[in-house]
Amino acid sequence: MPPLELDGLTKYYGDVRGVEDLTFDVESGEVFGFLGPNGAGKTTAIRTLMGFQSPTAGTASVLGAELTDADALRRARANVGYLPSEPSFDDHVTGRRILDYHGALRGDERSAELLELFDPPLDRDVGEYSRGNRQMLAIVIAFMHDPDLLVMDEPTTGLDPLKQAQFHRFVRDERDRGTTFFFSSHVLSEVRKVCDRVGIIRDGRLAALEDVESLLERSGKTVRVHAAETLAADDVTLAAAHDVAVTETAAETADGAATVSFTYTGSYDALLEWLRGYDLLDLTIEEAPLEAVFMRFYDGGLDDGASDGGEPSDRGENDEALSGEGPSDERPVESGDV
Ligand SMILES: Nc1ncnc2c1ncn2[C@@H]1O[C@H](COP(=O)(O)OP(=O)(O)OP(=O)(O)O)[C@@H](O)[C@H]1O
Repeated sequence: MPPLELDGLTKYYGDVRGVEDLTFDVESGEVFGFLGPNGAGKTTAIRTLMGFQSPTAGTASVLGAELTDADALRRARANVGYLPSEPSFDDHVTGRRILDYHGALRGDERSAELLELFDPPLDRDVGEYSRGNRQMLAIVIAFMHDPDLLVMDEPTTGLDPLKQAQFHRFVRDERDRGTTFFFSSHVLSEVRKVCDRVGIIRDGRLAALEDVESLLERSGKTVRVHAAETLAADDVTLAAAHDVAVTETAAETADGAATVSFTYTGSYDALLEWLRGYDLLDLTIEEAPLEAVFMRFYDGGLDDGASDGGEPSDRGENDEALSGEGPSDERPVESGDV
């Protein structure tokens, strides 16, 4: 049985859609990245899966426990590591006491090893911690009982680049030990480095579910064409050309020729045939950044039918606090809280 199974999972906050009809599995031993623009529903899905709020419709199971079965879910959660998006602790106690507390609650099999990689100043009050130190403490807490499943909401928030790299290495090593990961992220380089599969969520609905490898294939090539003829965006008649733009107008270049750029996901033959119609002065074809394909998903350009095609949400920065406070069916205690 897959460690995470979502079956039509839906959560509304009154009239506000959090997530709608999410159906997918996270397989054992995979690193699954859950991606989407601000306000898409990532935190809502994670908090619902953790049992902090009840679904409005649909269901899910976590390590075999149905969300509706509170006792089974509590037992299953003993084997889940959870990293909230904004780890909150009692500011007046030391990191060490917080670790001791969690160790007593769920066991401590690995904190010594983890603290060699992620090393918050344990003898200081957490209230004095930097954002990165809070995050490191939360990471140690999430992993210290050696769970089989990790559910993490933007786990590298606040970490410096070295610690981020260390975290990515750690996740890969853990995956090789058979641990399953489900985590939300905005960081595309992170996805490329550690994820096996991604789910992309937009306006609360699943817009895509893909192997990272095939996603990278689909991200295509960036093509830049600098031709003697005056090239306009409309001249790029290739069906598999996306995001066509004149990146240099004729007036901007020394040779008086424009440059047109686009992302290309079609065959080389079709591209070469189109290019043959032009007197090329320069041509570059390179790997498209992963960002390009994500932007197309996010904007709805690669809609595969799963999405309603709405606009990306304009949710603001303060909303994280909103999801932390939650509506009346919220259960107040998260594993990051003491
Ligand atoms: N506690 C809440 N009460 C009311 N509406 C909420 C609550 N939490 C989230 N929402 C709304 O649900 C939708 C999804 O929000 P959610 O926090 O799940 O998105 P997200 O993908 O995690 O965003 P971000 O990337 O900005 O963290 C948004 O419209 C948001 O305003």
